[in-house]
Amino acid sequence: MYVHKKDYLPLLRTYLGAQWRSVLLMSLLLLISIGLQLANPQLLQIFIDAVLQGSAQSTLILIGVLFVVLALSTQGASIVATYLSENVAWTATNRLREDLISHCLTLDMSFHKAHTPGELIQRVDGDVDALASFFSQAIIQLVGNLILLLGIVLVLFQKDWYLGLMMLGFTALAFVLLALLQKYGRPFWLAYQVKYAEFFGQLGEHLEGTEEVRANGATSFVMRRFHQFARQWWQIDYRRSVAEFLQFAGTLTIFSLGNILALAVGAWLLGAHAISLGTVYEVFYYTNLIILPIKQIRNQIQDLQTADASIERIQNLLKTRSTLTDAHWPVQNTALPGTDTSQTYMLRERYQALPVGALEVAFEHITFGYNVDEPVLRDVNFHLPAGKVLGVLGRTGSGKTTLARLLLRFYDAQSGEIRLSGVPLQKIELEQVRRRMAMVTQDVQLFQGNVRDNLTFFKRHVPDAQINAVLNELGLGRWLQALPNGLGSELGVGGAGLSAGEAQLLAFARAFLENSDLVLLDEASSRLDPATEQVIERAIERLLHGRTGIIIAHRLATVQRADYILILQHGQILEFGPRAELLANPASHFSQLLANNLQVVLS
Ligand SMILES: Nc1ncnc2c1ncn2[C@@H]1O[C@H](COP(=O)(O)OP(=O)(O)OP(=O)(O)O)[C@@H](O)[C@H]1O
Repeated sequence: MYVHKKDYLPLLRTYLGAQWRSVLLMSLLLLISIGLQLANPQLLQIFIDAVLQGSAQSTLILIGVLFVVLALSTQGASIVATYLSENVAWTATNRLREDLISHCLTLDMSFHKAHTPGELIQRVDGDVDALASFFSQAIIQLVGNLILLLGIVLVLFQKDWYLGLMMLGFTALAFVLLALLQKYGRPFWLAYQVKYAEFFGQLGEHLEGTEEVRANGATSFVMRRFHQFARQWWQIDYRRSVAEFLQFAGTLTIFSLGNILALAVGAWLLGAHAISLGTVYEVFYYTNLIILPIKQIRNQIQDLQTADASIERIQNLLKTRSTLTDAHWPVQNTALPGTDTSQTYMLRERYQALPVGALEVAFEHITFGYNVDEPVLRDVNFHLPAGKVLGVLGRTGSGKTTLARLLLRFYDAQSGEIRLSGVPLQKIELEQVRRRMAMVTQDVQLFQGNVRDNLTFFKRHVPDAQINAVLNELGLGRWLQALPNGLGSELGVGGAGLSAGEAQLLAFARAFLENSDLVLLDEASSRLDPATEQVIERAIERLLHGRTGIIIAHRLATVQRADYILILQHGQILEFGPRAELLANPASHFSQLLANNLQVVLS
């Protein structure tokens, strides 16, 4: 499906508009280089005819020098134009990449669950890459090549209309034959590309699972799979190579045909004294010169088709909006196609501010399902005063993590309302919601970067002394001292070189440094040994001081310090109340849970 030109224009205007000077200069250089390319063969013709007419040596030298100057100028113009076009393309595509990444970050979790990282990488990188030549060359060079083509045909018509006709006929024939060759080769290329993508998919999967593959003795199975795959790939690649060779040979034949035609018509016209020998050479030269624009025009039309598909996919991504009602993150680039700033400002005015200090949390009859007709939480209703700690218990799959996700507004509930200190969650700017809360989970994401950046999320203003104090408090002081560069030591990809427990301690350190008003701990100490857990327990005590806390746990010991207890069962509240009260009541589920060591109530 082709994208209408009205879809091209906003992209060109947004991303090339700021670089109009470079684009103008590029177009100018292109026109100059076309003019020079057209002039060069004329000089050769003059030179040959001058030699045949026995002109003075000084005249010949002058023509020769002029030819060299023109040839060098053509090269110079094309070097500068290439430099400019690469610059324009990189600047434009990098801006587009940035816009796409920041747009993806505003989309909610349901979008990210539905689209694999690989797919988004393809959008943000692959599709944008396909647009690079669209921005830098496709349109300008397509026009340039058409002008050059037209120029050559016109020059020849002006020499002799037989020559013009010959060139016109040859150009048309070359286009048709090249299109046929391209059509022939396309299926082989597509099959190759599909296999290529499959190969990298498989390779990625196996490399990620190396540890498991080795531990389970599955190496020979994996190698056999690769071997089978390589055999299929080889066959496909072989057919592609043959097709490619045939295309290459076909193209050469077409252009040899052009040369034969040019020489034959030239010889005939020379014999009839209609043109000079110099002109025969000029025609021969033009026939070779025309080959490049014909080839390039075909490639550029193909580039435009690829760009078409990429533009459509990019537009669709940009049109995807967060499904969270009301609040959107501030739109960074107001010129992006599909963004409506007036709406954003209107929404921002409607935001309500949160009071400072610990936050109060209220769930009012919340019902939510990842799929609308399969509720995961049903009529969840509770109130946690500011500065208090809630312990959430429940069996696997009862909806504990979902509760936290709703609070962080990764999803909106289907019915009911969540309030933070009395303000409905949907009326609070999303950035505020996330800034006022810190969450520590079982799955810690560490980034390639140094310890400092990983702990502060690249915030430079956090003093080293504060980070050191937090690490010491978490019992990571010795670990830090053992690092070669202290806080500046690099962590490998995904926190390589750290044990799972150490990584979890670093996640705690992040929460400490964020200085949030509501702390969510989701099975956060599950990977720690008992001794480390004790260190963490004391640290959590301090972390929660003066803040509201929600601790999601499987083990009862983890919720010892909670002021309130909430027990979830199949997405519904089985019990909620102050911990002391529930403890004092032997009939409460919590007391029975303690008495039976977690066996009875949650089953
Ligand atoms: N992204 C998702 N898409 C669809 N269903 C989901 C998603 N995440 C969780 N669920 C489902 O929602 C239910 C509740 O999951 P949740 O993670 O909230 O449970 P949990 O009590 O935290 O479990 P655990 O103790 O194992 O962490 C489960 O049945 C789960 O399969």
